[in-house]
Amino acid sequence: MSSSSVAVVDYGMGNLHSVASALEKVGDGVKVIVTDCPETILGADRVIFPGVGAIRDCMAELKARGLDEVIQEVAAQKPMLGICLGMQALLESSEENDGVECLDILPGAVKFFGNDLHDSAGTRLKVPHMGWNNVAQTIEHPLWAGIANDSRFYFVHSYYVDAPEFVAGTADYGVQVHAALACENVFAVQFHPEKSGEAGLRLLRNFLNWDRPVASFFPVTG
Ligand SMILES: NC(=O)CC[C@H](N)C(=O)O
Repeated sequence: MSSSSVAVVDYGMGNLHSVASALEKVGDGVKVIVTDCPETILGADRVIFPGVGAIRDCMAELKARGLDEVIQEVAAQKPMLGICLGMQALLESSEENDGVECLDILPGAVKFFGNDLHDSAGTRLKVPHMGWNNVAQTIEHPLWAGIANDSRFYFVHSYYVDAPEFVAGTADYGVQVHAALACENVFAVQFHPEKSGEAGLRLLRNFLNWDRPVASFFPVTG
């Protein structure tokens, strides 16, 4: 692993420093490159697609840099981890900013929690969903290795992923949040592994150790 590289996609949408320093902490010699250069991203062994902010800005910044197509290519070629807004951008569309078309790499939509959210006991829940929440692992996956089921991860979001398939983890927050998705080379998480203590660092380490999966490892539906 020592000679491998990971590109952290820099498109002007935040939280790159904390992601990069967490990767350096667990990476054991992995070269961490924060970049917006398409050739560098396409040349890296694996790619992290992070993001904080609003989806309309996110899509505009990606397109302005030609990175929308780069992310599509990466998704087809090598291990990629989407984080928070980066995860949301992989879906078909988001309700944020009056509706935005996203990259359509994974099936599903990003929906608003709403202004009248309650847990099963009727207690009102604040939006954004901000803080620690348990994530139930719904499939076995190399990125969950060594992480106990129902471990807590740190979330900050007002919109949540609702996907028809490829769900790898769920969290409850008034609705069922699809907190992790997995499809072939792509793994995506709504929470912030770089802010989620040991479990989050373990997920990042697992990502850096994750070999390209064989195509048949996960079901691909047409
Ligand atoms: N923390 C964030 O950047 C949140 C991303 C997205 N705007 C949401 O609210 O779900």
